Amino acid sequence: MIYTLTLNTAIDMNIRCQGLKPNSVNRTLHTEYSPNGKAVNVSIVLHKFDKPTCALGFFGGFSGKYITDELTKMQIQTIPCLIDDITRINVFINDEQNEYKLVSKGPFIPDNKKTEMLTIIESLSNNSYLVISGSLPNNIEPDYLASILKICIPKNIKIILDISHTKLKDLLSYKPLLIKPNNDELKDIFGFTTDTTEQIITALENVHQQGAQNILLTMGSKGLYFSNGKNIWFCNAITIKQVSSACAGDASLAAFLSEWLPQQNNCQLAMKKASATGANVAESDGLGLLDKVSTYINQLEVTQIK
Ligand SMILES: O=P(O)(O)OC[C@H]1O[C@](O)(CO)[C@@H](O)[C@@H]1O
Repeated sequence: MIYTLTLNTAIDMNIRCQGLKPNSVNRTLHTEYSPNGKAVNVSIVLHKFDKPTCALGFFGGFSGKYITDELTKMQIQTIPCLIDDITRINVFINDEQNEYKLVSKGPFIPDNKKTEMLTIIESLSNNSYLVISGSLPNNIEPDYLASILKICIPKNIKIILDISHTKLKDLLSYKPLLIKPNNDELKDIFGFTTDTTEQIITALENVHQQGAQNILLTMGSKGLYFSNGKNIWFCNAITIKQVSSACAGDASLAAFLSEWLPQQNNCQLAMKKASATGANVAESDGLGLLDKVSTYINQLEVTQIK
């Protein structure tokens, strides 16, 4: 079972309009709502690829209910921790030239609910996987992530991390099975630039030394890298007309896990599926239909660079 944990769930509201002018009424062309939050997306995509998954998270108010209702409609198992404050709504505006991403801080999580979530994590099956993705909502301090990992280690729940908080660096001492930074996070959190292959190899080797067992480095239209601590592979990207980059990284991670787990082999197919899925998601609002993944997989190439 692959559990996913979204501490800061969200509804995504994707708006398309023709130009966005200040101080005037901008009539929109198209609006789409989707149940969201980074690890919620991972569960949705895992489910689309027929992998057993269960979504954990804090959910509150009408927006939290919308997300749990939508997950139930998709027949995705959820373990919600219900809060009083309202789950955030993030707004993504495409004005046909640029994409504007308005991402909110998130609701207040009271202390008793933080404890309730830790109890939920204690109840998860041993020898499973937990994907933790996304930002921290109001009143959740970065050390909370370490409390979660401390519960998982004795239960042999293997951890996959996709977080952009600088705390990621400290969490590497818990030896997560996989981390999925993008090139910006590699720079902001670890201080590495990724302009050349040599720089990328150096960065990945260093992050392994700090404790990450495996690294999936996503670089959007520049492709992605996977490193298992011994070898490094590169997979190119499909050229697409981008509508929204939101959710592409989450979907890539889920696609990768759907092939790579549980044996942790066949990383080349997993990388192609990750790259194909990310591209297909980026050419639609939200996650889209994922209907071009197989076609794209056949157009991609993986090369070993170390
Ligand atoms: O948890 P974060 O980092 O605030 O990001 C949340 C946002 O990330 C996305 O899942 C895209 O990865 C959005 O669709 C979502 O609203």
